[in-house]
Amino acid sequence: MPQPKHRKIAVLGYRSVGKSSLTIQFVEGQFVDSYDPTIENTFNKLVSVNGQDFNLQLVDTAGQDEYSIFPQSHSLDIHGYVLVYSVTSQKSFEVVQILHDKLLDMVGKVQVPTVLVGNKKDLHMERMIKPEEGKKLADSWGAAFMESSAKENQTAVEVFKRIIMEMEKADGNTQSEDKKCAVM
Ligand SMILES: Nc1nc2c(ncn2[C@@H]2O[C@H](COP(=O)(O)OP(=O)(O)OP(=O)(O)O)[C@@H](O)[C@H]2O)c(=O)[nH]1
Repeated sequence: MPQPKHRKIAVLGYRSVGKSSLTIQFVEGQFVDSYDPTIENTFNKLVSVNGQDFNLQLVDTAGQDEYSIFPQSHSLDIHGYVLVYSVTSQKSFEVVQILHDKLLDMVGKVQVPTVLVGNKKDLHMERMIKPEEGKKLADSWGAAFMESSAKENQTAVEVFKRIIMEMEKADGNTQSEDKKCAVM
């Protein structure tokens, strides 16, 4: 059995887009309805993907806006990024693009393992951003894209499964399409 791989993932995005809710849904399997702005929280979870164990350290960051100074700690020893906007908020979609630019500047690379997530997809009546817009943005970054709802455990799990796959890809460990990824 291979040794677990330690991977540190930062969850970034505008305020109130559901960064904590997605992280808690993944780690604890529950949806938190109340809104408690995050300063910064770290969660640990051991997951197994295709027979490889991953010791994940998830950094749930404080919501940022276009004026926030991008903390240097968000670029140090981070292996992958989950960039979250809310499909109900145009502002959060604009901010996620600014955050991505700041992130690349800070890490000094043209590409880092990233999943762009359009959260709150369950709020159909309030939707402002179409899935195609998110997909187009993620494609322009060379990142993965998906929509999620922190109310559904399955989509929260999928978010973190996708970032593991992006990190593995960056490490040269590509997965053939026919071999489906399973998170235990
Ligand atoms: N309907 C719905 N509500 C959500 C979803 N995700 C989060 N929420 C709600 O949105 C609010 C903000 O969620 P948080 O997870 O605290 O957002 P955050 O991005 O961590 O916020 P900051 O810590 O301020 O950056 C809470 O009331 C959540 O219950 C979702 O997928 N669907």
